[in-house]
Amino acid sequence: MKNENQSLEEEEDWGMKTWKNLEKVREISPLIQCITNYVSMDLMANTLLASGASPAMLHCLQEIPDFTPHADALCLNVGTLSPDWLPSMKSAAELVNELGKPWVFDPVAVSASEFRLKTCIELVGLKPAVIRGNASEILALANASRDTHSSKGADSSHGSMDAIEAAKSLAKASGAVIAVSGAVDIITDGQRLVGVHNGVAMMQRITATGCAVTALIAAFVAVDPLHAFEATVSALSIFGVAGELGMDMAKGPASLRMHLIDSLHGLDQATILSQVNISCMSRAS
Ligand SMILES: Nc1ncnc2c1ncn2[C@@H]1O[C@H](COP(=O)(O)OP(=O)(O)O)[C@@H](O)[C@H]1O
Ligand SMILES: Cc1ncsc1CCOP(=O)(O)O
Ligand SMILES: [Mg+2]
Repeated sequence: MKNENQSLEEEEDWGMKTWKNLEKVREISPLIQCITNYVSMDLMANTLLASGASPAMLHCLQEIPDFTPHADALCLNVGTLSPDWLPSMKSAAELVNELGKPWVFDPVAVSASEFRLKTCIELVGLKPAVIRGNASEILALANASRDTHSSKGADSSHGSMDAIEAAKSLAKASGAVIAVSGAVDIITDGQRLVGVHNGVAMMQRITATGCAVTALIAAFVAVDPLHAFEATVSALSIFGVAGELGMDMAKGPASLRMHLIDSLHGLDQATILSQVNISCMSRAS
């Protein structure tokens, strides 16, 4: 049982850890290869740039042997999946695995079809370092063939707290860090369980914010691949803080999108230390 001072210390640690991780992204500017859906390409690339990382939206199978070895991490996203892109996704994931670099997976709308579910299960088998989805996606992926009540679309019909047990079991089965986004983002490696309380509800009204934060996770994991759990927590918190700052200036989803990117670009240490809101949750076992 922790006393109040210990949990305060822990939260201060997360603030500093998050700032240091952002500084590292800005300093190293990791190259992130994204094989992602058409809807998300613009927001994802701009989110990476605003954080200090370098995006490359590159999905041609013939280019992977030349290009992928230069990437510091890979982000795979099945949002507008088609069979043509699948060999590129698999080949890039296999290559980064061989090279000992991390890759991050976003199982957008995993329950939309049998083909998508089968594809996502195959991609999870290629050992992503992190899987980030909303609660409905993580529940469906964890329950895979058992689940008959999954939502079909890209938006969640569950809260992130509903997916805690599913996230823990998926983390243990896959070996990946699992991040469930929502009002509270839940991050687990099967043992540790952390909640990120940053962000604003309006972020759900902008398409591809989930995709964008998955790519941001890839950038943070790229600069600290041995601490994928901490990197994932930091990226989600940073994106949430940018959303909170952006919301102070926004009139609705369209202007929030712009102000979120501006805020991400301008984040400084004092703001991060005062706004990062991360808690260790007691339910890990
Ligand atoms: N109710 C909420 N309150 C605060 N932040 C939220 C809320 N819902 C989602 N977010 C944030 O919006 C971003 C996208 O998450 P989400 O909407 O769950 O993903 P997806 O677009 O894949 O469904 C995340 O950074 C998440 O923390
Ligand atoms: C609407 C939509 N349709 C196919 S991909 C996509 C974007 C999904 O983005 P996110 O998962 O971040 O909401
Ligand atoms: Mg999504």
